[in-house]
Amino acid sequence: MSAKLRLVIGADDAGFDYKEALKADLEASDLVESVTDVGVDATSHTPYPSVAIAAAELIAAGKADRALLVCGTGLGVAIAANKVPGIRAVTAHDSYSVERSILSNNVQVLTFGQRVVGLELARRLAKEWLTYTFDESSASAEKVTLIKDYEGVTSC
Ligand SMILES: O=C(CO)[C@H](O)COP(=O)(O)O
Repeated sequence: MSAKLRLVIGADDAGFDYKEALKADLEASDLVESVTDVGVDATSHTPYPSVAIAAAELIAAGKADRALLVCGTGLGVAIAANKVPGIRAVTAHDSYSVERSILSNNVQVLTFGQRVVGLELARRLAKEWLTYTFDESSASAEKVTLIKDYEGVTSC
């Protein structure tokens, strides 16, 4: 079995409610070692790019394995996280895409849109996401390497 995951969770105001619900689920999972919350909290109003970049930087620094980020659509946090060198982030609201985001793309960051996907589906997708592990010997690995090579970052 793979090592337990060190997770980061974050959201802007528009994703706060889902973040809280997903955080509770993740903290209760046997597959999770830790969950670091980079905000927002109930009183802060940090814009989505700042939250996403803080989360992605923890992964790029090797302090966490994956992040789950929520904003209104999931799109802004994905765009911002992708600006951190070495980070691959996608928005996915269906089971197959969540699976392939790990098995094909080896993303470290999954994002949801609180205004787009129902809470129970988001909770189910997050639970499924934890179960997947990228296979470095798979045919997908050399494709991900092409992305890394273009970026010139090998550590993530
Ligand atoms: O969904 C968002 C960004 O993709 C964010 O929660 C809201 O952004 P806004 O429409 O610019 O307020």
